[in-house]
Amino acid sequence: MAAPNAERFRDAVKSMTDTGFQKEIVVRVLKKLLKTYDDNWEHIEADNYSVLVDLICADDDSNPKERQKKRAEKKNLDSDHCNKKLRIKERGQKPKSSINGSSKRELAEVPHQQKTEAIEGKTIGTQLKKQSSHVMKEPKVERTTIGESSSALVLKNQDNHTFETPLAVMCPTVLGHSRHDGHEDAHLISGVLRASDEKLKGVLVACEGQMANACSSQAIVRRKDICTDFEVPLSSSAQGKLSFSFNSSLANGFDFHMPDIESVCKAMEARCLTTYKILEPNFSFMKLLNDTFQCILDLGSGSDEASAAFSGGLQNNYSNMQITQNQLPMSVKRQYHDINDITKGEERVRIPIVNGVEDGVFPPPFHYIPHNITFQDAYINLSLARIGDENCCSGCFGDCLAEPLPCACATETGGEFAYTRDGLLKEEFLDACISERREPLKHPHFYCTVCPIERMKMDENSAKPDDCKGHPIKKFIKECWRKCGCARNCGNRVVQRGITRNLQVFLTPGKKGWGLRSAEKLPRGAFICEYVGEILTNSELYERNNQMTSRAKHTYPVVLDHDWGTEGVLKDEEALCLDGTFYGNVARFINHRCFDGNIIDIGVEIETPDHHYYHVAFFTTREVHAFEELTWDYGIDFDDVNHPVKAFKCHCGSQFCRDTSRISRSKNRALVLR
Ligand SMILES: C[S@@+](CC[C@H](N)C(=O)[O-])C[C@H]1O[C@@H](n2cnc3c(N)ncnc32)[C@H](O)[C@@H]1O
Repeated sequence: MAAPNAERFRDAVKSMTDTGFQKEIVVRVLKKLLKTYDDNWEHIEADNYSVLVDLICADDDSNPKERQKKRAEKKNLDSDHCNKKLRIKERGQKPKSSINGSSKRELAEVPHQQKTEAIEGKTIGTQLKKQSSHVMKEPKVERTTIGESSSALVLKNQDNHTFETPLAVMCPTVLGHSRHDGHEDAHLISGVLRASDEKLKGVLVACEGQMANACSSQAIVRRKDICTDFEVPLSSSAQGKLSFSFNSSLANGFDFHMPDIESVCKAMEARCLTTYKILEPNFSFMKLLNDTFQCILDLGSGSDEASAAFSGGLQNNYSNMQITQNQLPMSVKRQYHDINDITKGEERVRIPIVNGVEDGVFPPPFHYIPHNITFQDAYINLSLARIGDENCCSGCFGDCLAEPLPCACATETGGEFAYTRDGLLKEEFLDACISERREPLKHPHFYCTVCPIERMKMDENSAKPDDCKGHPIKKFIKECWRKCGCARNCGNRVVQRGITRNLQVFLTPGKKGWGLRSAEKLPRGAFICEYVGEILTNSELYERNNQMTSRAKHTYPVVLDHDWGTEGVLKDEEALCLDGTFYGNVARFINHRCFDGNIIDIGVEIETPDHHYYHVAFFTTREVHAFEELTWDYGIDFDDVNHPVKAFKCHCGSQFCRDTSRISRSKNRALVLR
């Protein structure tokens, strides 16, 4: 039998006031509730008075505007009230009387957000009671100057008026030191956020650490009144820690206890899942902290890591290529990649990162993509209608290479397929391709009317671009594709099947940064991988290079120029290239070797019968030992003073190295080579 109403009223009020709610508010809200529910105590007592708690949380006299505002704030803030609600839930108080779950749900108008917070908050319970209000709004980052000439980042909340407590995110060694080391890039990262709770006046967040090769120095600011209560060691690779400090001098004697980090992580992961809808199954709050920390370091130090973290690339050789220079691989310390498989499952084989990672050194971050993807404006006509009978073998079946006579798909390669039945390039075909690269003068060239490469090299003082330097006419491989009748495993489909070799990304012992190698012995003519990246137009490439700061890396995308000779005057919006800087595959790790690299690039026609767009594939030029580095000739002319860009000091080690007398060049332009 249920208790009398007066007793139930007393119990409800006691329960709420025990939690910290003010008695008069509780009484007022409870009376309203009883009226609304027609004295139905079961609904009120259900779920530890959750309806009552919610209404108290939402209550702000009877001003609907104010209430609305408060509700909006609650979306972003854990208010003190709501934390009290958590405490009630955590105490596990049982309602005085049971109630049917469904009717309870129908009647209890608990705002969704509050329900969410209740669930998330369980782990934190009373410990986090007032502290969590700072983390909810996305801060706006602005540069400013704080104190002794420290360049600073200020994390500004867009809605400052809703907070009261100063929250400072500051660098390192900040605490307890009195000066910075005088470097201009010393940084203090400070933010002012305000908590909803009047009493809580001193939660500070500080981040501490350093990157091994980062050029940043660290801000050192005297904050005598801060005591560090709580440190979160970040991963060893980040070599840093976040310190959450409570400033007792500002806290008005309020009793604040730092929760343990596991609880915070669990609660934040739950919050990210429910509130922010971060659905990544392996989401880790600790990783988020690490990433945040890394960004702060990168941005705060003004180091190249931040601006060029998404840099990488190569250089081209002979005529049609260039690539992305990458000077930061050694210094990036954050673990962005899966060291067991840099492709993150995108390829048929796993490609591990070896050497270096054990010392906390990782390749620069980039998005791994197994196939080229258009950045924005590049137009590629992939229509089936364009593939005529002469460009496909619709009558074939099974393996075209097993047929007694070559089909239409062999026409491009002079009536002979480029591949052997073993999936290697035929000797004669490979020899001819190597000769095109190494002895270009022996081969015919075509000359653009107006060369997109020369246009790109123009500076503001040039009236018109230089004459085209000529593009050697190159052999193509043509593979069977969708309109062909053969099978997926047809021998004339090698590149499109993707990487099959046992490759590794490894830190080279010399000064070249990361490189690519094979963990197995490779025969001559073996397909290694495609050069995969974003498909850019010449205009986009130009734009991209201009946006790079002078300290950032240059990009050296592979120019798809094999067909420029047949296209009349090619506009910048039409000329295409591949850029693996931000989105790319393992080819972005292949280093340059003058002249005698053990792999070469060959254009491959797959989906498009014209050669305006095509694939760039790498094949071995000779037998390659297991664990020998894979290198190709980017085609850099290190002595060409007209090149607007200084490439890099070549450490290829080849006896044919062309980088013997270099002239310093330092303009921020794409290096386009032939
Ligand atoms: C496409 S990336 C190759 C991967 C790069 N090593 C990395 O760590 O990401 C091209 C950059 O590697 C470096 N590199 C490649 N070949 C080199 C060589 N022969 N000598 C010195 N540096 C080289 C240069 O910094 C160049 O800009």
